[in-house]
Amino acid sequence: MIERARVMTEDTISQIATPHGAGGIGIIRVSGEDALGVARRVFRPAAGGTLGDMAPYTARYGHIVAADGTVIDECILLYMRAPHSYTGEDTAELQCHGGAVVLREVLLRTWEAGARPAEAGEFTKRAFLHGRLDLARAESVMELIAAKSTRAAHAARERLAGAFSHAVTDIRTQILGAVAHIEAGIDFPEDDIPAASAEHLAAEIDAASAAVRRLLAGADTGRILRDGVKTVIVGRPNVGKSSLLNALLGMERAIVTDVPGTTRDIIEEEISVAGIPLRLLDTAGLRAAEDAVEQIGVARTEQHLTDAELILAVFDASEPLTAEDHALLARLSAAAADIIILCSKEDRPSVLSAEDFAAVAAPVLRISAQEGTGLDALREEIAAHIVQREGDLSDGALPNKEREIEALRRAEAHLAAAAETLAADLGTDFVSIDLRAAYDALGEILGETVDTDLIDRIFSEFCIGK
Ligand SMILES: Nc1nc2c(c(=O)[nH]1)N(C=O)[C@@H](CNc1ccc(C(=O)N[C@@H](CCC(=O)O)C(=O)O)cc1)CN2
Repeated sequence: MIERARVMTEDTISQIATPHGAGGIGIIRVSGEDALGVARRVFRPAAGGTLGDMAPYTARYGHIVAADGTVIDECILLYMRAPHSYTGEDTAELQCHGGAVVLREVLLRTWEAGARPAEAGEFTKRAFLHGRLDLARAESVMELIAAKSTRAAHAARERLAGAFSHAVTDIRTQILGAVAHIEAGIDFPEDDIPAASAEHLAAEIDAASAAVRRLLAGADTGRILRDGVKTVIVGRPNVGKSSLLNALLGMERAIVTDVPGTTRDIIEEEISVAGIPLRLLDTAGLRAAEDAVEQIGVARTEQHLTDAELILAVFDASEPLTAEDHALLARLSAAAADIIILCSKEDRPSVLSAEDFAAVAAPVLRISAQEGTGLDALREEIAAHIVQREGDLSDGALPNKEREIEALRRAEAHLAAAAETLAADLGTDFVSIDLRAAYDALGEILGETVDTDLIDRIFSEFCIGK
């Protein structure tokens, strides 16, 4: 177990904090007891003199100089004094020109001057260890950085501000109240609490339990905001699936990730529709495949259809439905996901109508990826489906990680056990044990009761310089 806020930071770390590549300005962050010392060694104020006892949250203009005194770059130095900084430690920021080579040179200079390279996530890890951020809030820093849509960013921002952590803390406080209630009653004869107190206690446990369940109910939404709605584009070959993907990407491209594979494999992209992140998968055409590679592609498509949250089924409106189209419609009528049927190639004379799709309960939209028609209506329809399924997606008080969901489930189980033990009159000591277990499970979410290895693992997934 770690003891937060009691961690001594004997070493001073530094790293480039801005994105790598060319930028207007690049920042090197130096954090730790000797941050100002490192700054003194590498930075020469233009106004002359020394940095002396630089006042916190002030800046100086000057130059980064090599050990032999030659100038490496022009720089603005910003100084923050512990505990009033992001990490909670003394911090010096060297704001230099944002070139990859320049920043590397300045970074090496800080290492030469006594700092050591910061590991991935180490600044935020220090913020956590100094008690400035709990674990859920610290993780939301990376979620904010990685957010691919406005709503995802909003949710991450709320988590960073503590919306989720406060909800968890409130439940812990409630549970602690119930424990205090029992412990006050422990002096009662025969370890028994009066009926009125037992009733009150049962109500407290119930309330905590209901609050945990409310958080769990938001897990799906939390995950969607983090990972995106899994949306699968299906249809037989050449109906315009890829054109649709490209048209949607062209309009609202966020971050593009091509999952490598054969041409018959699945292409995955991330887009934002009405601020909601979508994981969009363009699948191999569904048909009776002849060769082995294509069969694998079709099998994967089947798998993705099974766990899709939204299916965009594409049909070529310029041709009558084929046997493959009918097979797909039959498959869709059994799908659990929301479905939107798209009649593509609307720029050509259309031979399909809504009656052709009567077997599937889904809206039918007409689009032309070529001409860009119908795409706005499609985005509105997608947004409407998601809002209907998930409600308001802007709440940051949602669990969004397996680790959090699992801890909430355990807390719920311990609270249920506490309620049962109480109802069965098995002795208040046992109720108290269950309540403490629920309290600790919730504490794991905040990083209060987790081991060092887990903490290290979580922060090592952060980016360098964060
Ligand atoms: N230059 C710079 N910009 C940045 C960061 C940074 O580290 N450096 N941040 C890094 O992610 C974010 C801001 N996060 C921060 C959080 C707390 C403090 C801080 O010094 N807090 C003190 C002082 C508060 C005050 O003066 O009112 C405190 O809370 O005690 C600084 C940055 C975004 N912008």
